[in-house]
Amino acid sequence: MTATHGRAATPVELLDGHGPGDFLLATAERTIAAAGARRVLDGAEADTVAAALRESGAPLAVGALPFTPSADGADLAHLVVPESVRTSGPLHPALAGRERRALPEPVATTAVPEPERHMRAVEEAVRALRANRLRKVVLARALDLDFAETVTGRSILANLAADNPAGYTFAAPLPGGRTLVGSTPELLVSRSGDRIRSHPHAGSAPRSADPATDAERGRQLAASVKDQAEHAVLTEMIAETLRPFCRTLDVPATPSLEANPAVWHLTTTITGELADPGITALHLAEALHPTPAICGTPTDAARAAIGELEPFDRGYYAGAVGWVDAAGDGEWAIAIRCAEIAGTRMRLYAGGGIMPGSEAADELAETSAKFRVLLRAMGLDLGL
Ligand SMILES: C=C(O[C@@H]1C=C(C(=O)O)C=C[C@H]1O)C(=O)O
Repeated sequence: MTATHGRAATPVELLDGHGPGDFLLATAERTIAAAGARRVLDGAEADTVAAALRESGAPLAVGALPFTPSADGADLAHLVVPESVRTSGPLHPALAGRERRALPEPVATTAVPEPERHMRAVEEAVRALRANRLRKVVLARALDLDFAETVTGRSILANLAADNPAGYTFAAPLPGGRTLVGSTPELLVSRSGDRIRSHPHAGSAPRSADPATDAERGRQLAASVKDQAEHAVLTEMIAETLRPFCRTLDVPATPSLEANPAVWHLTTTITGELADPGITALHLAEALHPTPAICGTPTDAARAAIGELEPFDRGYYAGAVGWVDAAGDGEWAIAIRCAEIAGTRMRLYAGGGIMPGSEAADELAETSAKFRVLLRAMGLDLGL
């Protein structure tokens, strides 16, 4: 990042200063807090954002990209050149030893769709995959929590950052006064000078409180042919998309096993050297999104299947959250393990990649584990 405004602040001060409508991204490396809007660039693409930063002399733009820009214009790329930006060190270590924040209990909880119906959708997707209409599709479900009072992001952010040391913990304002809040392990892409990085995830298994069961699940995931194939679809697409932008690109041949607090994952770290300094982090994010991690392959067929099989619009879930600065550096994380807050309602989302060998009950359990990232931060154990 080229510049910051304002006096130095501690990460906890940035968190405590977070209010409705503000942006916050806390990573293992730094905390970025942005407030106000010098310019709102709704629907803008990377070129427009780069031009706006050049013209305004502002250090950076922040925001959220939707899963699919909606035809009615409600869910467009929501990018803002903020009035103030403050950065600090990582938030997670600064929260060590602090009490967890208390959150209100929901007055109602509704699964959208019912778990049974999600399993039927998985089975239908498996039939389409076996008929070779698709190679992979990611199906999600939602959980609506209704509260007696307005929900605010700050306490949820604090607990998410405390729970997920390696996560990208975020609150991103959305059009209409909504907020997307979550902690994702998945980096779509980052750029720092001519260095680029992507850290895709595909292939998951729920963690277990029992250490032996937990270790066994990790071992099984690492050895699973289905999950290796699911992961390969993803890394192939990312490598193919990034290669034309790069002088060099390093794609490890086999994925690594990553232990996140709620879920085991297969992950790969792809790194490269950018050939053209005019390509910003946001250009790269636009080129990559939507990856097979959250959509499927082929992209259009997977997107169409998602539209048919999921009974809700994803909005900004499975989109991306991040920043781009005037030099073109930035980082965009995939907006998963997240919830949209709108007044007294929170909608949590969780999805999983479906392959020809997928079992509906396992896929349901995987989404339940993914919901736990948010539920734990809310202090809720819904026995999912
Ligand atoms: C779609 C989600 O997660 C994605 C799907 C994964 C999988 O199917 O194994 C793994 C990580 C994410 O890329 C989600 O958490 O909602």
